[in-house]
Amino acid sequence: MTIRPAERRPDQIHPALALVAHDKKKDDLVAFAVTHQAKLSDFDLYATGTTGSRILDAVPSLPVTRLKSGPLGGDQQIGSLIAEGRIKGLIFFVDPLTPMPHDVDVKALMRLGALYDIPMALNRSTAELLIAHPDAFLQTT
Ligand SMILES: O=C(CO)COP(=O)(O)O
Repeated sequence: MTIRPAERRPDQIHPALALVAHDKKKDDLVAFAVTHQAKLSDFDLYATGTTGSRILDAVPSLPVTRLKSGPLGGDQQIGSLIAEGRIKGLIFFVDPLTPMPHDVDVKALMRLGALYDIPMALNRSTAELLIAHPDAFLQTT
């Protein structure tokens, strides 16, 4: 499958950022996206399926490419993009209180984020720190 970022102006470089939230954290991530929509619009955004739908419902103008839903392989797709060097940062609002059928995929995604040393925010307070310094996403190799 070819994954293309949402249509953007060809004369600009937009680093790619992945946005993911577990179900009980989706409201938080949508609120984050609404608050920071101006800064987020400078990125090519990739999201797992349901997270992407929720973000686009709230902010239709954001350049979000929706992948598969997390339990159906979306976390793995984002991990693959990280391994290819195409994703420069991950904002993943995890739910630490709910067992997940695809827990191994979640762990694999976090492992690749750590392995490739990309900025990785697993909760809102860290995401706020990262989005306050968007250049951080450009400094990774
Ligand atoms: O399950 C997820 C991440 O592990 C998120 O997937 P959805 O965005 O499709 O709900």
